[in-house]
This record gives sequence, C-alpha cells and structure tokens, in this order.
Amino acid sequence: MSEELEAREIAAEQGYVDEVYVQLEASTRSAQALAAEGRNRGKLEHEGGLVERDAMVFQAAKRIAQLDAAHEGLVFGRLDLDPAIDPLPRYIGRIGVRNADRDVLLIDWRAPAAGVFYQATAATPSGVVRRRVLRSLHRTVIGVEDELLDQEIETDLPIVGEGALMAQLSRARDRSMHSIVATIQAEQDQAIRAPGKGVVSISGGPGTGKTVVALHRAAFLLYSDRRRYEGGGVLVVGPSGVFMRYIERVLPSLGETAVALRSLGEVVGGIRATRHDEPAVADVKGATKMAELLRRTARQHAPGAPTSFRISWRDETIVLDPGLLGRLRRQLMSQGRRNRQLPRVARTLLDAMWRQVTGERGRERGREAFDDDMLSHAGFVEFASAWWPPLDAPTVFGWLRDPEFLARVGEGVVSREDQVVLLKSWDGSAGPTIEDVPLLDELRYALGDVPQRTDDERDLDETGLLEGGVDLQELTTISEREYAPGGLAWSAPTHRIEDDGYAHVLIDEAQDLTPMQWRMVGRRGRAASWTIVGDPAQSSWPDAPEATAARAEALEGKELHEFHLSTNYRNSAEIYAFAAAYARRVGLDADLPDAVRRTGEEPQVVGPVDDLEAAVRESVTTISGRVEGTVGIVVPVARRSEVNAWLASWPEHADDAAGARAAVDSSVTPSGEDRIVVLTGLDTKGLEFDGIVVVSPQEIEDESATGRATLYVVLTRATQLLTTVS
Ligand SMILES: Nc1ncnc2c1ncn2[C@@H]1O[C@H](COP(=O)(O)OP(=O)(O)OP(=O)(O)O)[C@@H](O)[C@H]1O
Repeated sequence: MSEELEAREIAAEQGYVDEVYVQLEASTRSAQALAAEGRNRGKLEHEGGLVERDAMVFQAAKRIAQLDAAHEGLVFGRLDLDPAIDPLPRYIGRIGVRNADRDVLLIDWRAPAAGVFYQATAATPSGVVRRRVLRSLHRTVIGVEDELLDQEIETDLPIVGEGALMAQLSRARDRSMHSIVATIQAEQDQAIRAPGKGVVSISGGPGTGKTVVALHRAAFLLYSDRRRYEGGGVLVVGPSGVFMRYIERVLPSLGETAVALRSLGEVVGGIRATRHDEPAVADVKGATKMAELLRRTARQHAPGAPTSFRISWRDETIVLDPGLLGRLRRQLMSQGRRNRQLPRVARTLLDAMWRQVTGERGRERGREAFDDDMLSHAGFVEFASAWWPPLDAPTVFGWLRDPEFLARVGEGVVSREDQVVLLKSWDGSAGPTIEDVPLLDELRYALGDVPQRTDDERDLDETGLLEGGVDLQELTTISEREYAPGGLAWSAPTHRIEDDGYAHVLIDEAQDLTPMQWRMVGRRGRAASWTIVGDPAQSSWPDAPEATAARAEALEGKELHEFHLSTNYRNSAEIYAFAAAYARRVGLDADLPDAVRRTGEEPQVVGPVDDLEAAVRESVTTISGRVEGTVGIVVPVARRSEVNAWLASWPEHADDAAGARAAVDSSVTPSGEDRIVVLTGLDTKGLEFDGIVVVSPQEIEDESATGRATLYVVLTRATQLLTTVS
C-alpha cells in the first residue's frame, strides 16, 4: 500500500476534523455567551426550567472546554455504510457536535447510532462497509487504520493501515491509563452499554480491559441518564491511591468529571487512609466477625462516664445506681442507634427518677415541677450529658485500644491471638490504616448520626412551645458544646449517614474486597445500580466463601447481569504464556484469556545468583534501555527499602528514579512521575508497565497466604519485557 495513498487519506480526514473543531469552537463561544446571559437572567426570573437550561448550557461549555484541553483526538472514528443505507460517511467522537444547520457532524460514541462502530464485525457487518479509526495527536490526524467489513458490497473505498487495535496496544505505557474509546472491542462494548439496572458483573483474566471498560461504562451511564447519575452521584472504588491516580485521566478525557473516584481508604467521608496493615493484621480486620465486635462496642457504657447519680428533692433521695442505669441504657438502645436516642435521654432518666418520688410533698408538687427543677439543676444536666454523650466513631474505636475492654467485648467473638494482633496494630499514634476504615464506618452506622434540629424546631424552641422540647433539646446542645472533636487524633467524619448513598457504585478489583469492605461499600449502594469488575484468581483475600457471602449481602435483592471478557490486551503473548504456565503449575483456578500480540521476546529467568543487587541492576538497565515507557521493579515487602536504596545509588538511573531516593527510608510507595519505580506485589494491582523486573519471586509467593495469586498478578503487569531475578 502506498504512502502516497495514506497521506492523501490523512489529508482528507484532516479537512473534516478541522471543520469539526471550528464548529466546536463556535459552539463553545455561543454556549458560554448563553451561559453568561442565563446567569444574568437567572437573577431576575425564578422559573425552574430556565434555571435548569442555563445550568445545562454552562455545563456544556465546561465540558467543551475540557475536551478542548484533552490531548487526544476529538474525532476518532468513521463509518462508511452500504450506500443504500446512507451514502455519507458518519463520524464518531468523544462528544456529539452539530453544525449551524443542526446537521450532525460528530456522533457521541455513547449514542445508540455509534453502537455499530463497535459491534460490527466481518461476520455481521450490519451494513458497515469500512470502519476507519483516526489516530491523532492533539488536533492533527497522524494515521488512519481501516477494516473492510462487508465484502459483499462492491466498493472503491481504499483500505489503509494495519489495524487500529494493534497500533494502540503497541504504544509505550506512561503513568496513566488512557481511554480506549477508539478501539473498544465488541464484547467490551456489550458490557459498557449494559442497562444501568441491578448489578453488572464483568469478569475476565488479567489485561482483558476490565478497568478501562468499567470506566467507559461510567461515562456511558452518565450519558444515558445524566439527571439520575449526576444528581445521585457515581462512586468508583479502586484498590489504592496509586491505582486511582493511574485511572483518573480516563473519565475527564471522555468529558466526565461528575464521578467520585475513591481508593478503599477514602470511601468514608472525612477519613483518608493510605497505609496498609500487614497481611496477618489485614486478615483479622477484614473478617465478618469484626462487625459483631463493633456492634457490641457501640453498646458499651462509655469508659469514664459516670456510673451512678444521687440527688435530693423535697426530703427524698433519688438514686440512679449502676444496675438501674444499665437497664436504662439497654432500654434506650433497644429503640435505635445510640446517638439517635440523645433527645430521649433526659426524659428516660426523669421517668425513672420520678418513679422513686413517693413522699407526699414531692407527689403534691407534681411531675411538671419535678422536671423543671431537674432540668434547671446543673448537677443533673451535667450528669445526663456525661452519661450519654454524643459519640463519634473514632472516639468509640479508641475504646478498643484498652486490652481489658477488648477482652471483655471480644469474648466469644475474637480469639485471644487475634486480640493481640489487633492491639499491636492500634498501638501508637499513626492514623487509621486502609483496613481500619471499614471498621470506623461500621461504628458510624452502629452509633448513628447525632440528630440535627430543623429550623422549625429551633423556632418553636425559642418560643417554648415544643412540648418538653426546650429543656430536652437544651440538654443535647450542652453536651454538644462540651464535645470537642478537635482534640481527637483522627478527624471526625463530616458526612452524615443519610448523605452516603450513590446512584451507581462501581467496584474495581472486586476480588480483593474483604467482607468488612463489602459491608462498607454495600451501605453506599443500597438504592444504587452497580458495576463490579474482578478476577477471582488475582484475589488476595484468603477466605473466599466469607467474602462471597458478604458480597451477596451487599447486593441483596439486585438482579445480576454477567459479562465475560476473553482477550488479554496488555501482555505480549510470550509474557502471558509464562504467567499462565505459573498459574497452572501452582494450581490457581485461573480464567486464562488469549493474549493477541506477539513480540518475539521471551521472559527471562535469571538466577539463582550470588550477587542479587548486581543481577537486578543489570536487568533493570537492560530493560529500561529497551522499552520506551515505564519500568517496575517488584519486590517482597521486606526488601522494599533495600531495593529502593539500590536504585537510588545507581548513577545510570538517577534521572528516572527520583522517587526511589524519597522512598529509601519509608514504606511509602513513590507516587511521582518517575519512569522506574519499586513496588511490592500488592502495589502492582491493576497497574501496568512496559517492563517488569521481579526480585526474588519465591519470597513474594511465600510472604502471605495468597502469595501465589499475588505473584500471578505481578507476572501479568508487563506489556513488553519481563525478567525474574532470584
Ligand atoms: N479495546 C482496547 N483497545 C485498546 N487497548 C485496550 C483495549 N482493551 C484493553 N486495552 C488495554 O489493555 C490494558 C489492560 O486493560 P485493563 O487494565 O483495563 O485490564 P484489566 O482486565 O483491568 O486487568 P487486570 O485484571 O490484570 O488488572 C490497558 O492498557 C488497556 O488500555
């Protein structure tokens, strides 16, 4: 095929692309003008429809501006159909664009009319004669890749390029994931466009596009029902902060910003955890039994709170002894969550105290006078506030640091050995770990939010009309004033439980969620539709049945729609064959996809060697010299600092590994823009690199109960070159 022909085709496409950009700029300008006008008009008129339209116009302008800034092509696809269906070509892009006459210049990739771009095959061409993918750099078309689909129809359309998919797959990997919008494959498209009902579960082996498909699905859902998903919110949960940074570019490049991207340590509002516990600790904290421990904890007498109260009134002594207070506490708890009972506390105490008033003088004065006297008695108010203070999750979580408290509450729930493991992990002042976050959330729910008074109630209060309300509410207010969250090491969540829910919840790397994490995300998606992606063979949670049960509970009552992806687009065929052979050898029940791209580069197995550092250095130097993109050095947890120190000391990699120097003494994963990074096996979840050097694979396998699955994950991270060094 001649270069001349290709150049001619590219020039023709450039002409069309330029026209689209001109139109896009014109619409941006008019949208902005309209939005500005709308804002002015909104000040005068208060008609809902107008305001909404203005908001939409403004939104559109914002999106167009974003797209303008996007580095990848706005126009990426062209369909030439059977002339009997449509004699004109149709162009597909990241958003829809119309010209001044309202003719469609560009079809949004998510619109039904664009579906055929992804679904048509040579076997079922659906009227498509030629499918063309335009490759662009900024606004410049740099290549076209064609496929002839309907061989039956006679055509003189030229066919250029070697296939868009292969071109896309061979590109060097940088620090972030890219949109695959131009090359979505048919089986992926089906999962992306599945209706937003119930649970869409997407499974598939390594590199099959589960993550990238899930993100395109989020964009599709927003397009298909913007009101519902933008209003209710879309939550995307991934394993780690590094992973979230890796994927965060995809949705904005598709024009979507209305999505909450959260790592598992950030799901609960007001808490942000980035540190993992060691596997043995994580296994205890993730287990379902923790829910019972926390439920019990939330019901305990607050340590340090008064256990009895005594007061004289009209010649009588009234006593609230520990036994009676215990009964009252249980009575209040039986009516709902602890904090929700705050408005009932005073009334409950007063009822119990009034029953002790038997003398004539007191009875004659009457109940109302009794209540008034008590509620204006500083001693009583102070006691009631201290006995039933508003509690937040971090405070109650802190109670568990006391070995005696934990032993008492944990009796029959958490073994002695597990208690030791927990106490050790909570010793010290470091903030919560990623594994603590679901526990804090569990407590938030067990405690409930402190009731907030409405403005109406407050107004009534001031006039004193709310029956029994003035003083009871005042009581709450006093204790609230005493309560000073500023003194806590962990900041109290600001979000209220009622604000936790989303319209759609999307979980990536779902195979790794612990039962407690399933409970946490489940609470955010009670009324939501879900997308869940994962690969059980890559799981690092040891108790699969327990996690399955927790997942079923989180999704209870929702209809399940399953999709399976079968092609590995990440690894070269050589690398994946090596990883798959490992999975078979160690007996992982793995879903083995087909890898389609051959490079002729077999993985290298180096060792055993005497000088590990020298051998690793040589491998890293070789690989980084041969690939253009990123290189990962994957190490056992215990060797992370050591290998970071090696890397930091190799002068030939000084430019590529600044993060290694920063990470020498800490356990933090480097997050910079370095080309070469050191990671543990678990850190690599969901990520990919052009080259991978695995240091001491056997140690990675041996370091946790699910080490084989972790090593399998590691072996499936490289796109081009893989070396193991032992
Ligand atoms: N249709 C496609 N066109 C181009 N690239 C694709 C396509 N599908 C997937 N890829 C690429 O394949 C790589 C793997 O995709 P992704 O990370 O989503 O897979 P995954 O199934 O989540 O993998 P794992 O379970 O191993 O983490 C990414 O680089 C992605 O861009």
